[in-house]
Amino acid sequence: MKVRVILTDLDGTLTEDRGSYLLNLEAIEALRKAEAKGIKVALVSGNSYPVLRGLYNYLGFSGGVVAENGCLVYYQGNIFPVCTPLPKVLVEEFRDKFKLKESWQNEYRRYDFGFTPPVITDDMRKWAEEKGVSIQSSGYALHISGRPGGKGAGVKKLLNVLGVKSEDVAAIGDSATDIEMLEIAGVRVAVANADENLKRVANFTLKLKSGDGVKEFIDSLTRE
Ligand SMILES: O=C(O)COP(=O)(O)O
Ligand SMILES: [Mg+2]
Repeated sequence: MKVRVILTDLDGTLTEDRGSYLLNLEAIEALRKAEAKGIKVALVSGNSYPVLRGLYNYLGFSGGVVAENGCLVYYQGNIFPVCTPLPKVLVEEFRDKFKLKESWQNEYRRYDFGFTPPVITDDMRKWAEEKGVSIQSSGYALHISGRPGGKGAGVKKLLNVLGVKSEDVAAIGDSATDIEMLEIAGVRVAVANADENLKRVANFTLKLKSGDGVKEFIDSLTRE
């Protein structure tokens, strides 16, 4: 099996540590090396499209972007919506009902919206069920979106657009919102400090945390 595409999460995976917003520059260097060897790198994250598209351009990756926690896919100039748009009134109702803080990125989103603190309560799940809304937490942020929601839906769309088989794809992440992405990929990688429930679906758990783990993985891949 030859890895042709690497799907990487951002927060907690390409950063110095979970909870950090500092990019691990050795991880970026390693991903650049993978791209130079013809392996396409895609960003798959709960962050908004403008944030991810900017990063994607400046990092020089070519595998595409899955933004808004799976609800928006970008590849070679084309944007593919994956989820039902959420009406602003519903976003505001959720925010006010559960007294949450909106992510600053919400004004740049259409399908999936971020809030803190990143804790899902039973009442929130009940509300989401009643409203037909998807709800997930990455540990960085709480996400509500139109259906289907989740990185799995976006990753399936991206792989279809790329025309690659899932067995030729590696996915690497740190949190529960990455489970769906790993379940699709042939090579399923968790960084050392990942959520336990992500490690359970991974077929490799790295020795090193977050971005250091990404470098460890890429080195193993490009050494072969
Ligand atoms: O936006 C978030 O919840 C965290 O983003 P991530 O998917 O890059 O970890
Ligand atoms: Mg993450």
